[in-house]
Amino acid sequence: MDFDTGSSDFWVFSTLLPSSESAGHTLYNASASKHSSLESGETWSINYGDGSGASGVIYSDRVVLAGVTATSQAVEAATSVSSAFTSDTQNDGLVGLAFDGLNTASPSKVPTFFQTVQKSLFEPVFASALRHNAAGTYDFGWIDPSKYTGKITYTPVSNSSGYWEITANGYAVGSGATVSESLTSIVDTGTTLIYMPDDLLNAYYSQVNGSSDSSDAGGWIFPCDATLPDISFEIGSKEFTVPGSYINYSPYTDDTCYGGMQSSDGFPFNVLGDVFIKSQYIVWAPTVPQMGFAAP
Ligand SMILES: O=C(Cc1ccccc1)Nn1cnc2ccccc21
Repeated sequence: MDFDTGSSDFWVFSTLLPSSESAGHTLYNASASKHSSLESGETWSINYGDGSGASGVIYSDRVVLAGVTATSQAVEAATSVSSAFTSDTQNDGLVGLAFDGLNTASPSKVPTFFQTVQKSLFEPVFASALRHNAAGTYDFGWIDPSKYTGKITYTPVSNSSGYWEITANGYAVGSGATVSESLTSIVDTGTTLIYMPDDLLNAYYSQVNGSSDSSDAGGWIFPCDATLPDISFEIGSKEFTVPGSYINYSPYTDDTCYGGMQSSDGFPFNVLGDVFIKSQYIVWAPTVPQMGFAAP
């Protein structure tokens, strides 16, 4: 399952899909499930920022995730998924971890998995410890002191959009001075890269010899052996740093690589995606709402 702080639908690949869309996936079969019952009349349909999407019907069923049991969870069973999901055989569904506002169930919204289980947790929080080029973990209901160093810095969250939205006060490229700029950003595990305004990107990639904003590549590329500066974001009164190596996202041609930080131009907000999230231990506290950041 793809744990996704950028959406609020808990949905799964199901036996209701045509085999052309479900090939290679493990399927939820409600009719074979002991505790399932159809939520008659309820449907869902979601579109994500990259144009992918899915839709279907809704059952309630007993769900166990990470050892946490939801005795009656709204399970959104897909009857249709876009090709991006079909080809992503690493995932058989999404666990939406954002706020109510983004849930697409109709005519009545349904709770996310976390909303269903949060009252049963020791603390109403979850935490992400994702890692660069290594398996990561999520903690539900507690904060694991073995996963971070120093103090956790908390910052307020605006959840009116349904996203985990924070405002960074500025940024610094490498060891350079902090540039004050209000960066309204969603913190989104469902988005792979960091998306920031063009002025920040120009300040960053101007420090990378041979970099260019390529229309062919659809963004900033650079020689794969380039030295990439760190990028720090000022959240609250502290700097949170993404190591430069994380910005070397993927090969584009034999010797050029595609940047892990690209333009948010045209987006409704900036996005601190997985490239950022992997550099921190993050506590997600929806009842406040606030988020906490600490170095891993
Ligand atoms: O859709 C978004 C956020 C977004 C990014 C850019 C513009 C508007 C909105 N993230 N996301 C959350 N879950 C996802 C699943 C697939 C793709 C993107 C996903």
